[in-house]
Amino acid sequence: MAKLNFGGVEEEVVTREEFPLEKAREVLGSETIAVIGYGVQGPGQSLNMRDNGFNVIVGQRQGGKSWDKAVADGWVPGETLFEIEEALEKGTIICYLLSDAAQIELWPTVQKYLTAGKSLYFSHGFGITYKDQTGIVPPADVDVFLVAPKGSGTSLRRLFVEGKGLNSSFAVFQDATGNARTKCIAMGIGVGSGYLFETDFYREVTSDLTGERGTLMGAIQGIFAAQYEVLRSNGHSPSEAFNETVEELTQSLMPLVAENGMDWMYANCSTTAQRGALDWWKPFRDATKPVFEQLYNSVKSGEQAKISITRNSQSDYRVKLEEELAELRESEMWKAGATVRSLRPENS
Ligand SMILES: NC(=O)c1ccc[n+]([C@@H]2O[C@H](COP(=O)([O-])OP(=O)(O)OC[C@H]3O[C@@H](n4cnc5c(N)ncnc54)[C@H](O)[C@@H]3O)[C@@H](O)[C@H]2O)c1
Ligand SMILES: CC(C)(O)[C@@H](O)C(=O)O
Ligand SMILES: [Mg+2]
Ligand SMILES: [Mg+2]
Repeated sequence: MAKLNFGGVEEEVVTREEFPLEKAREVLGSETIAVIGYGVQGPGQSLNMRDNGFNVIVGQRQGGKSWDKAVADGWVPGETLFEIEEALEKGTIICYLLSDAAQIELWPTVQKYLTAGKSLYFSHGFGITYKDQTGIVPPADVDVFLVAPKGSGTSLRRLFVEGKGLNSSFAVFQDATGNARTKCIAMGIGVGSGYLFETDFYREVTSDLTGERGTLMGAIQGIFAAQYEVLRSNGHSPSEAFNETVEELTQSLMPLVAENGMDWMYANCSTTAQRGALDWWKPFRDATKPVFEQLYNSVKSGEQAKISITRNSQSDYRVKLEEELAELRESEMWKAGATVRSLRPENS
């Protein structure tokens, strides 16, 4: 572990320099890594591990879109692509990458194949933390750990192909073999992480559910919608409102934040903009902080898990989600966005 200073707080983290890919290959050399589920994380993690030289197979229900995608990605039926039960039987590290709701349904099947000495791998602390709601309680003689990439599986793959990496958290829930931690870190390196920071299953799930409902996905759409609506109701055109709310942020300013931090982005804007932003960020923080507190409490109490399980276990959950996504897509703001994207020089 490398000890680094994060804003005045010392943290021990794992870097790719101290735990190189060769070491990860050594640690996992005799393992058969079975990636169960080929949705979003499944493809990213399995392809990265395959390209990194690990022995990987995929388990997926035959006949659907995910199976066809796996075949298109080069997984070979009967050789590296199997029905879920066959992959569970062959795998020594079971990567449980079904949706969190589907993990509940398949758990009785997975359990049958978790023989002594195998490893159970997650990318979320959900199933284990909310065991009262999920029923996921692994047998005592298997290693249980997680690596949670901090981003979409789509980005995990894209960044890997570009020679970059997404940071991930890692956590060991159960160490039956005495080797769980090393295997966990090796998996983190294998899936293409940038650096790895340690957590536990509870903190992983509470931070992750907060982040995606908050600034990463929920809050950002909320704040976009609020500003767009105010601009439109004051007579600004869709072009003006969308560019001033979204396009400038994603195309110009966020890349600057990503590169060198918020103050540097500010410093690359006018002094007029800096004055205003420095005056207004605190009122925005103060206005939204109670909502973030409410959100965190709802996560902590298990309420958010309950909603997610109940809603995503319904037989028509995909149709319902798609209807709500369509509502976003069909809103004036995002329809305006589609036109704006089509006008980017690289798209015309
Ligand atoms: N989506 C992400 O980028 C992301 C990022 C970090 C962590 N995670 C975590 O990784 C795990 C996998 O998430 P995901 O978003 O890749 O999952 P997903 O929703 O894309 O689903 C994965 C697979 O589950 C299969 N599936 C769904 N219901 C099933 C059932 N009843 N029986 C068998 N198979 C079924 C689907 O065919 C699909 O291939 C979750 O724990 C999630 O929280 C996801
Ligand atoms: C990609 C996210 C939002 O970070 C992940 O947590 C998820 O659930 O998909
Ligand atoms: Mg999540
Ligand atoms: Mg996340």
